[in-house]
Amino acid sequence: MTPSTMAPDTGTRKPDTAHVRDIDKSSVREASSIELQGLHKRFGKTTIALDGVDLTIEAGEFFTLLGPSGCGKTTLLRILAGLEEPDAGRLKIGGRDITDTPPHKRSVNTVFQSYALFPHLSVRDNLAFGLRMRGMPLERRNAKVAEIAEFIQLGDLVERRVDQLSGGQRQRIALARALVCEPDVLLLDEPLSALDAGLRSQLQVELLRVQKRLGMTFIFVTHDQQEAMVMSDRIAVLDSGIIQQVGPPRDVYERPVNAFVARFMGHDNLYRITARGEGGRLSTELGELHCESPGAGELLLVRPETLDLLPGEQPGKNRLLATVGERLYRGSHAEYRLDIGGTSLQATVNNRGRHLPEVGERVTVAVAAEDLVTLGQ
Ligand SMILES: Nc1ncnc2c1ncn2[C@@H]1O[C@H](COP(=O)(O)OP(=O)(O)OP(=O)(O)O)[C@@H](O)[C@H]1O
Repeated sequence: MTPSTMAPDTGTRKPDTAHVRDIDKSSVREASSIELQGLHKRFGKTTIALDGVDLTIEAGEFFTLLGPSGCGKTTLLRILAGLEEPDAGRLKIGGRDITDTPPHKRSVNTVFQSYALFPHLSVRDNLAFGLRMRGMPLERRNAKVAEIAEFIQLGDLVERRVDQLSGGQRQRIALARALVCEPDVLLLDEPLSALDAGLRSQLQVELLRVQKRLGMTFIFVTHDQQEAMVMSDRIAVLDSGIIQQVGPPRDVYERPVNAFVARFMGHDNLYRITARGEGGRLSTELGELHCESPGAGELLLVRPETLDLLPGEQPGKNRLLATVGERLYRGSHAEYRLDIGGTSLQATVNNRGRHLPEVGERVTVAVAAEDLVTLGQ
């Protein structure tokens, strides 16, 4: 990161979502790709934290490791940082094998959920700490600190002690402290999970802005699928130390490869396929439906937002007769639980000011063949 890459933002203090994805080409640095090959890690005799992870992360990507508690996300980050040794496998950053490189010689820095700042020191001293350890002269150190504090929009707080800052401000300082040493790769371990919802979404936007400006490779860990979808260029979904799926957010959400990924992305409308016929005809627990491109999987995913609810009984192809069991009115949309011959189906209907069916009402559910997805167990 050269000084010009950290030019202060001249915009408003509040992050502007419209510009998040804009990359100022002049500020993009030479980013580093990451290659993980056959990573295994076991703790004790029985706990398998990583079970053969192969992954390539492109230079300059915002890449997210997503999965439930205990699936191996932090272990993977710690191996990248050099804080944990893999039992088997290799890792490369920028094409260079760093499997045996000690942590302090890796161009990698980490931002933790817990901030890991010195509470009794000023923001300036916290930001300067890493630079001082590297023997950077005072004058250069001060210039760099001023520059990064400005970049992260906390220039007016440099003299404050960290214990006099809010949670959001502390997390921004933690991010600035990780960036000031100009790592090739930044690892972020649930950095926003201690913040309240409003601050969290503000910092999500801010983090993205910083990452796109610097063009740095970010590896972000979260168990929150909404956060992963907002932030990431690509997501890897992990379960029990195994990568289940890697892809852009839309692929992972709209085309999950198996029931684990589907459920983790928030899908409950999964139905067993009991028989298959010509032209994508599927017999399912819900009834007979046609799928445009049915794969070999045993389950059918019906996304709630792809469903239309028509009044009364209007039978036809890819239509199911249902009774409204529950309705949750959420202003912009309503969430429905429908009953189809004893099987439950969830539907989300945008509120366009039209009639929203009531509990007990008979409706027809219509779904397009191209919106239906088959997947494995
Ligand atoms: N130092 C350790 N000693 C023993 N077991 C460990 C150690 N570190 C992690 N584990 C175990 O390895 C598995 C993976 O843990 P890891 O912390 O990587 O998961 P995670 O996905 O980051 O979870 P969380 O979201 O809860 O932080 C878990 O079963 C955990 O208990």
